[in-house]
Amino acid sequence: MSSSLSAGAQSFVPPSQPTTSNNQLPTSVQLPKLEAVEGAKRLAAFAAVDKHVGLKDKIIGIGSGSTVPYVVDRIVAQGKEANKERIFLPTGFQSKELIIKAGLTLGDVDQFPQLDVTIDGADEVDNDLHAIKGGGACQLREKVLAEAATTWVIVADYRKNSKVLGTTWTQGIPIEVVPFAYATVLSSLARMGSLSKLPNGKPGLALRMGVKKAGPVVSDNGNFIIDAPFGEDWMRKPAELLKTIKLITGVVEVGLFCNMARAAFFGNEDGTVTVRNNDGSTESIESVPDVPDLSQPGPAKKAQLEQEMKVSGGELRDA
Ligand SMILES: O=C(CO)[C@H](O)[C@H](O)COP(=O)(O)O
Repeated sequence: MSSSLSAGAQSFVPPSQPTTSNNQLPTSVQLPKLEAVEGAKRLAAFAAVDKHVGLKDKIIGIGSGSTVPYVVDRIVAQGKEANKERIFLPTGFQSKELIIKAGLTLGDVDQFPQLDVTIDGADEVDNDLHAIKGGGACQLREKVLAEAATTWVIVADYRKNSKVLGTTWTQGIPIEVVPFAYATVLSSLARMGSLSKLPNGKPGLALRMGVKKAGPVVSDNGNFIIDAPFGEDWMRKPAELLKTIKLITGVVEVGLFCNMARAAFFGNEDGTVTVRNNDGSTESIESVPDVPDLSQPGPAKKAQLEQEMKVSGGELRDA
């Protein structure tokens, strides 16, 4: 879920950043100016890597979304020596590309079922570090790599920092389902009380449809995605909601990540980072060191922006 970056396009000349043999940067390209929300994502990602990706961490999970390219950029900035013996596991097609283009070593969870740390984005995080994920339809692999990691860390911008889930992410809980069973799962979710209409009048419970593709979104695992909004009574007990949905036959995975995060890092508009830990403590990082000018995305983020612009013909997808 990236923010709209279509405004403020400017000529961008890459700084003297390291490139890899398979990530050649052109000398000058048109890229949009990074907005405040992008700056916040980057601060969260950088601070999380600084704190949770140490030299001893060798098997590292890379999540999905528009925040994780900044994670990859910060990891690459740790240097060739730090990354020499590391293996990086992706949560989907997008992060696989990120890893390869950054010149990092790609592995998969069947070879490395125990990870040291996984860093991933989120659509919303509540007071107890329960999260909604799956805005990019990657929640199955994301949960496997979260569960298999000694440490799972969330990186997000300030908009995702909520008291109760469903406050800002109103479109519903992303649920991956076997295609054959989508209609029966929809019926079961409706019986559970999933809202057919959102409070703002927009459609609620629905099969997620493709954009520039006729028919439903198909996940990296060949499954469909249902978005199921629930009222506050359910959203205040996400662990119970997760268990109840997971028991519906045909459901593969639910985009509710409960009691999994070690910490969540939220970048703020004022340049600080709020860290919420699973022991209930909160920290504020006033200034993240070595952050280049906002108009200078690192190689991984830049590659993703270029890819998105190519796909959308210049308009980046909205959050
Ligand atoms: O769960 C996800 C994809 O399935 C993403 O991590 C989530 O949508 C957050 O993405 P972004 O960093 O673009 O806001």
